[in-house]
Amino acid sequence: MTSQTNGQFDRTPLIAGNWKMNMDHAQAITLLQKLAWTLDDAKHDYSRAEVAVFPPFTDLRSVQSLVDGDDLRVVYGAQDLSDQDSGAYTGDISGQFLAKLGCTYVLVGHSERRTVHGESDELCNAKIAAAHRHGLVPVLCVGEGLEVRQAGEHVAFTLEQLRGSIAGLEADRVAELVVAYEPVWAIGTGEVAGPEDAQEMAAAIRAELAGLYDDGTASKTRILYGGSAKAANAGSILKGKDVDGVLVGGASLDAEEFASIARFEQHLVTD
Ligand SMILES: O=C(CO)COP(=O)(O)O
Repeated sequence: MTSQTNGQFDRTPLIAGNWKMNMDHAQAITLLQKLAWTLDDAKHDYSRAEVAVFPPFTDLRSVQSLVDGDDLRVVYGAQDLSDQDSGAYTGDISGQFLAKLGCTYVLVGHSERRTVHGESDELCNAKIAAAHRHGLVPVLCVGEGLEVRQAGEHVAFTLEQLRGSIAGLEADRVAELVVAYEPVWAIGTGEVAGPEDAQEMAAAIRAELAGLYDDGTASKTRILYGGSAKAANAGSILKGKDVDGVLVGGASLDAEEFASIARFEQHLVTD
């Protein structure tokens, strides 16, 4: 993704919907059709905000057929991938299969993978490498739990996850990487980190990347916020100059609400 100037944005904003374990393949078609129609009706300019959905694995073939058949501009990705490419890994999904299904992106290290499935930074690092082997752009999720936040350790904790997950990555990979800051205490709880919290962490992530690489590389990486994002708060969240989009869970299951988030410029809060 090349960086471009979109009004106040230095990078093309990414509005991403993580459907989690919701929507079977038939429901996925209905939701995606409605999303595309709603965006079309609103004359959404995809060059001003890229729109991506992350359905369950079993929906991806149907999503691919719809996107290809109807020439949709919405892009899509998977919610996880294996760090291996093929072999005796029952239940796992290779990045190769995802690439063949037309995925652009893949989530890596979502907090539900880290907490429910015990995924480590080391494994995320290997999954990022696997994504790259198959031409997928990883969306690396990082973020702290409530206790860490209350102890005031959230920046240090999140940056450690970041460093561990991207260790050894080349600069051009970092430039195209998407990092999603998702404070665990704000996921699915209705608690939203304030716009200042989102900007604070996005700036810290960018500064960390600038230290590890250089400003030119760090200024290209897109950094998203996730955690109870919805149309009513997207405008203020996206006001942060280092915040380049949102990773939306629950609200992405409602086509009109998600389309409204994608059209966040209508709700941009200006001083
Ligand atoms: O985990 C999330 C997106 O990946 C956020 O989920 P909610 O928007 O439902 O809080």
